[in-house]
Amino acid sequence: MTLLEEELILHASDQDTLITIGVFDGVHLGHQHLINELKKQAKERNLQSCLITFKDHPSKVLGQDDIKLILSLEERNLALEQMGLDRIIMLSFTPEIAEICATDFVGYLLDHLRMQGIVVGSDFALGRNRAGDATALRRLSHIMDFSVSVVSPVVIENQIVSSTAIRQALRTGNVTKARLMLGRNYHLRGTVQSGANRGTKLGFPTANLTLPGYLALPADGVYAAKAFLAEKEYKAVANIGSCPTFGQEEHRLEVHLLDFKGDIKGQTLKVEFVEFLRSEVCFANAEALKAQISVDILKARDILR
Ligand SMILES: Cc1cc2nc3c(=O)[nH]c(=O)nc-3n(C[C@H](O)[C@H](O)[C@H](O)COP(=O)(O)O)c2cc1C
Ligand SMILES: Nc1ncnc2c1ncn2[C@@H]1O[C@H](COP(=O)(O)OP(=O)(O)O)[C@@H](O)[C@H]1O
Repeated sequence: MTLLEEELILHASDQDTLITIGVFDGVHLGHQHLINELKKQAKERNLQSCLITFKDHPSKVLGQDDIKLILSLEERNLALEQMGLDRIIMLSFTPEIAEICATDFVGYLLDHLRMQGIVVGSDFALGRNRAGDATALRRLSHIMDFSVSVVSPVVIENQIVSSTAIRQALRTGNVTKARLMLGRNYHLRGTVQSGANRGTKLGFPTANLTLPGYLALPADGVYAAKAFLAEKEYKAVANIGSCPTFGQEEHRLEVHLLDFKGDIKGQTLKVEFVEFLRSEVCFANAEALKAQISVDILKARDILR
């Protein structure tokens, strides 16, 4: 028995299901549209809406691309859980799964998950060599008796919303475009760490977060941001970079919360990026940096009003 079958048996369904499959990195507006369509059709047909996703990115597992993720696995799960599906099934993606042909893959879904139909995006494909595209699935659906619904892509400013387009926008610091495609601000979450103890002396204490190398981060630079401590929201300025003014240090995220005082080391901080303000600069001295941060804060206050 294949690992895929073993995992599907663990998630075996006792109700008829309508299924969508994908990585859903970002859970962006295109994904949200597809999921809403799945939920709508499932309701109309009295089926369980069921989303199948993979723990690991197929491109990474297959060594095709050093792909950076928009959301960590935990954040993707959180975003998917908020979509109100009946079921979310998280599968392993292994080279072995990549070798299963589309017909067998569909067969397992019919047998173990009682799939009555599949809802996919127009560029979707499953099975070995991505042979199970929308056309192939339609052909199979007549033989194996399930429905296929192909949802058209969401287009924003003449561009199809996609994880690739969001990663590209983030690479250039365009968090505004990332927001348009995600339907929410791009964010990072982490535990506040100690830094070099300079911030307070500068007049701008910063909460430091380490940056996981596997994420599709916004370009280095300064951003108007919103910071969330527990559920409380603060206006903030954030710098992604390595503080060249003080010699190149570790690449990290530094956040100064406006109108806040307190020790937050060890606490979880969520940082939403609202607008790019400027690139990181190697200043001649700390005074020059301090003056610039004051200007950054004025601009951020204006943006975050
Ligand atoms: C809004 C903002 C903008 C910043 N811009 C720069 C910059 O352009 N160049 C730089 O070297 N460091 C920049 N920094 C980082 C500071 O150098 C850093 O916060 C300070 O040295 C405190 O470091 P510490 O938290 O390790 O004590 C910026 C920090 C903030 C909060
Ligand atoms: N407005 C604020 N924004 C961010 N951190 C703050 C703020 N006020 C106080 N802090 C605290 O100050 C700490 C940062 O102090 P700082 O002097 O920059 O040193 P370091 O970054 O080396 O720890 C943060 O971890 C947090 O506990």
